[in-house]
Amino acid sequence: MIKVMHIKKKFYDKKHGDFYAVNDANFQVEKGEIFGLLGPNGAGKTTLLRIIATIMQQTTGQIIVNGYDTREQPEEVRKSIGFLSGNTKLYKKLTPVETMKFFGKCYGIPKNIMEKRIEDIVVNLQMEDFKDRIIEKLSTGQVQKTSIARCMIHDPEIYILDEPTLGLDILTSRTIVDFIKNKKGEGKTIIFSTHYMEEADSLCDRIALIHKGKIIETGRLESLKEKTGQTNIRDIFLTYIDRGGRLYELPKD
Ligand SMILES: Nc1ncnc2c1ncn2[C@@H]1O[C@H](COP(=O)(O)OP(=O)(O)OP(=O)(O)O)[C@@H](O)[C@H]1O
Repeated sequence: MIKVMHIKKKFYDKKHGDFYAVNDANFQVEKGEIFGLLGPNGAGKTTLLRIIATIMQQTTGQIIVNGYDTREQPEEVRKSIGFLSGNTKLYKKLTPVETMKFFGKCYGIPKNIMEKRIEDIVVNLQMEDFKDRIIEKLSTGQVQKTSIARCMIHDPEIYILDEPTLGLDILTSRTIVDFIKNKKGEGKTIIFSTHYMEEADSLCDRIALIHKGKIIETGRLESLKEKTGQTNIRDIFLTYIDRGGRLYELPKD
């Protein structure tokens, strides 16, 4: 379970001065749930996911992941999560299998368990054709699958996936979408960000709409449809943004 409580993250840039990239985010993701964070470019999705994944610290507020406080017990949190970030760097001279072995060793996974796990991951993510090719020779989609494989190797309870299908073709996207569904089937918890509305529509149990750092609505898609009178997620989002233009101006402090 993930509990995000009143999270704010203040940044500074020359144009805007101090501003909140995340402004009082408040929500809970239940065990076994797929939770989508949906918003346009610059909404604050990556910042929020990085804070949940302990890569960055909040300015104020508290986050509990799998029972651990991200600020007080980051090591415990990291053991519980698999984090896929947009700028995950892999060692270019290693193959996908070597990459999994390397990270598996870092997590102290016994050899026999690791070998079986690697076999399963290769099948699940359809990596058979390129599993022994060095990463610098792989396509974007193959590298993305390797990044996902890397974050699965310790079989975490919780997956935090930042734009997992960004820039991928439909076949690779489908493999990744299927992977997310399978993980839910195993009782894992998934929070992911996307700006692909239709993807969120087909995958998520619940979504949070985020705009200018504010979570402007959280709920099941069905209830958001009822509230807005819209039938698809794109129109739901636009309805909230139109209202949000007036209601959710970004405070300076
Ligand atoms: N280290 C930083 N210093 C200053 N501003 C930052 C920093 N990191 C992000 N920002 C700004 O914070 C805001 C939120 O960025 P973030 O990357 O979280 O958005 P996003 O929703 O993930 O966008 P995208 O879909 O484009 O990846 C943006 O205005 C961004 O420019």
